[in-house]
Amino acid sequence: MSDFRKQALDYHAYPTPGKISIELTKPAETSKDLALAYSPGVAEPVRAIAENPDDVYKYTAKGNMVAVISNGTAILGLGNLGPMASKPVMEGKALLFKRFAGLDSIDIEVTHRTTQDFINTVANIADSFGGVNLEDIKAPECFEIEQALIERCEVPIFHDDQHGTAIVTAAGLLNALEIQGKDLRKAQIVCLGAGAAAIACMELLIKCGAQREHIYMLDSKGVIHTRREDLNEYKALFANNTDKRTLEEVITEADVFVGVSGPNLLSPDALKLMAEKPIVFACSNPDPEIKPELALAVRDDLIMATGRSDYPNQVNNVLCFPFIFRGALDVRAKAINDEMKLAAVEAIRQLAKEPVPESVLKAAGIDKLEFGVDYIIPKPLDPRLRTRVSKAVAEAAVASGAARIELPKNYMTE
Ligand SMILES: NC(=O)C1=CN([C@@H]2O[C@H](COP(=O)(O)OP(=O)(O)OC[C@H]3O[C@@H](n4cnc5c(N)ncnc54)[C@H](OP(=O)(O)O)[C@@H]3O)[C@@H](O)[C@H]2O)C=CC1
Ligand SMILES: CC(=O)C(=O)O
Ligand SMILES: [Mg+2]
Repeated sequence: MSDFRKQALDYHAYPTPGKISIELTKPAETSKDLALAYSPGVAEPVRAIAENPDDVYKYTAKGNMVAVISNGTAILGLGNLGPMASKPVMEGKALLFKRFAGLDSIDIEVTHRTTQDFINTVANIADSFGGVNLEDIKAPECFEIEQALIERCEVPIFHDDQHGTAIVTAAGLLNALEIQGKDLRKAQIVCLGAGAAAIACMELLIKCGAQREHIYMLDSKGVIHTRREDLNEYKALFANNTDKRTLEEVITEADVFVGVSGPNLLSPDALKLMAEKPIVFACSNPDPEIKPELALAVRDDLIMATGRSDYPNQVNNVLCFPFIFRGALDVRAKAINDEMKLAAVEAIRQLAKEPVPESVLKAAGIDKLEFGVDYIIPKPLDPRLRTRVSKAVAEAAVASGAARIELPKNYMTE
């Protein structure tokens, strides 16, 4: 067993199995405490909530609690390994919610027969939480599931692999293009992968200014083009009228490569074909579409990002989901709309241009970080993400009418 594998397994196993637990927020030491916490005292908030449903936010943990829900059909880039195998990732998301945004969360892994079964299960429990973070659910089912839940639920529903990834990708890419002296409206973009992350990333890039006809998308069968008859409705929106059929053909002279597919699918020879000053986001986890050392060995004019913590430029949805939920829950948003997503893009993007605090350098084990090829996007451990991104999201929720309450006084002042 490799040293790293053993470390990772031991981390998860000891001293207590798993990564999360539940702690009490009220004393439960005396008979008086128990009389308040449980019978008879608990009857009072029950009566209050029955009379005024909004009191659930006053008397229970709902307003600070997110459900992380998966069926394990697209666990990272490891594939469909089932609900139980997804549990470490879902506990990991709960860990990140707590560590970065102070949000409590619980993982729920759903075993189901049909897509409708999954939708019914989540819809029936969603109200217990301030919001629902859907995770690692494969395409195309993820699109139908998210849409149906948005329509049925009163709390924000957010498929992280779609929108969290798209927000961080857009923020990083806008900065990378700026550094390379390129314009998103003119950029030729290749997207390897045509699933949850890919479709959402490209749709959000289009909202930010990319041209749909400048995007070539590929799935496991090759380039998505208008003569294919096996396309679902989501892929069909990206079908190009082209004779190009291979990655090598579409990547020639491309400015941007976004990989949200699987490990080692971009060869150094294909990378050599890109235009000058290319940008490669190899975001598959845990193993990227191309390893940075291989990519940088063939292109010294490259901006390179991966989804991992152990290379520069981590383009990973961890930069978004804790903070977008923090902002949404703090104003009791009904949904997470485009205005809130675009506010998050801008807040993440701008933070990378500011001087980096000493504490962040120390946590990253780096002496210096400056906006440039090796620093296009903030580090996940940057505490300013919480204040900046959550605030931008909460303000956008209020301005766009998604919020149910006003911004709290002095909200997120640093
Ligand atoms: N860095 C980050 O923050 C994030 C990274 N990701 C990564 O993105 C990847 C996809 O995740 P997600 O979208 O949720 O999963 P999905 O299952 O929804 O999509 C996977 C896509 O990858 C395509 N694919 C698989 N093999 C190949 C291949 N050989 N060539 C081209 N395309 C291929 C599939 O093609 P087909 O449609 O033909 O089956 C499918 O379109 C994972 O590796 C995941 O780790 C995801 C979310 C966040
Ligand atoms: C980061 C993440 O959510 C994924 O790779 O699926
Ligand atoms: Mg995921």
